[in-house]
Amino acid sequence: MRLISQIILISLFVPLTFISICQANELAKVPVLEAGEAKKNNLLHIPPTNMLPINPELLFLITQLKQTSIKKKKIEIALAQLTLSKAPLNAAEQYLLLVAQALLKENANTKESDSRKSNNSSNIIVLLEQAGKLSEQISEQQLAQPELLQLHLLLADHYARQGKYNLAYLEKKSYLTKYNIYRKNKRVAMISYLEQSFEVKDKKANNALMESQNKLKIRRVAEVQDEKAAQQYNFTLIISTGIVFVLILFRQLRIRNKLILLTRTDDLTGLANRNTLFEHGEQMVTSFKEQPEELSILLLDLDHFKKINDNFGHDVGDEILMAVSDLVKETMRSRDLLSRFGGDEFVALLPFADSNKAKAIAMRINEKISQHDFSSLVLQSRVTFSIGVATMADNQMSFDDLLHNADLAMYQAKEQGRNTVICYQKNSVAR
Ligand SMILES: Nc1nc2c(ncn2[C@@H]2O[C@H](COP(=O)(O)OP(=O)(O)OP(=O)(O)O)[C@@H](O)[C@H]2O)c(=O)[nH]1
Repeated sequence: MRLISQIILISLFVPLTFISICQANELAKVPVLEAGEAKKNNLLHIPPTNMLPINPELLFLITQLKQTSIKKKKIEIALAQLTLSKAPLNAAEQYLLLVAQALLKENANTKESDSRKSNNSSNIIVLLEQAGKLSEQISEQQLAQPELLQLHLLLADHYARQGKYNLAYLEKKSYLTKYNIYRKNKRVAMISYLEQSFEVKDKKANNALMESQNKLKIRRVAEVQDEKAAQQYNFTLIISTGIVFVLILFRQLRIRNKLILLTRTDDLTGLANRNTLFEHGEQMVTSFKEQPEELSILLLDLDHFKKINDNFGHDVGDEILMAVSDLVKETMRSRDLLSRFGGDEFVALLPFADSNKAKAIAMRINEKISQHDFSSLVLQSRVTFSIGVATMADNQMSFDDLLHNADLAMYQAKEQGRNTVICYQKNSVAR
């Protein structure tokens, strides 16, 4: 019966051993993987809160013990130093220290004789069982770590060597259970790490995107501002060009109007000049021919003006010319046109005025001039006009004819002693 149960245990133990060898090989790779990962990102190495801290030197010794060629003496001294160190060791460290001592003995086992090997194996089991008792103080998660997990493999191996297959089976089983926990934890940690690294990458990509969008926005704002500034500059340029253009236009118009005025007026008196007189006179004569209305003209010539010039100077003569032109203009009606014909001669166009009306206007002019006090200019000297009046008689007359008639009448006024008004009449000139 006992033999059968032993066969069953062996048959269970062998596949378990195979599995655990495969997994042990995998576990051997784990620290390498972790170290590589750790360089990239320390996310996996953040110790969970339920894990006890382990002296790195102790961990280093454990890895050294796994290698085939070890410096046993050196490791023994290091382990003794750790045992005697002032800093109290926690349960996990004590656990690993016992495992390390067991591994040290295991390592020495290869060179020993069979009887000593058996004795050594018992010592290893004692050390490992002592370590196993500390398991209660260590979290399940930490116990599933490869460094601590190897206790079960080692123990199972030594139980098997001593023929304690049921115990070896149980150790292998608990190794597998914990190893699965370790794998599961590692998978979860890896998933979490991948998720976090993906999130970090995602966030970095988002940040880069936002940064480039911000840069783009800043560039666009700068472009819009530049555009606005350019628009304002163009607007100001257009406005100032417009203002300058309008000012130049106004200036040109003023110059043009002045030139027109100069060509149409007399410089000294500001009255219409000879050209304007002829222009208007011919127009009035044409209108008369189309629709006969009364039209008369006056030709006014200052009497003895040469004397005034000679006696008082040309400047005084000019003053007299300006004064008399103002006085005559005041006597004119709004529709009449007074012009300076030349020298001391003036011509007044009197539309809607027959010879009587024209004569009355001429008399009024003479009266006004004679009443005016020129003493401030020409001491006691009299200023008078000889005025010839001519009226449109028929459609055959031209403006020149009318002017000529007025001239004849004016000469007659001169002949009759000056300061008088003579109306032109065909064949004879009437006073
Ligand atoms: N001060 C001044 N004198 C002028 C101007 N134009 C012409 N005269 C002068 O006016 C005078 C005109 O003289 P006349 O009309 O020939 O003769 P008058 O002395 O007026 O004598 P009567 O016409 O015969 O009464 C001349 O001496 C001209 O030199 C002018 O613009 N200013």
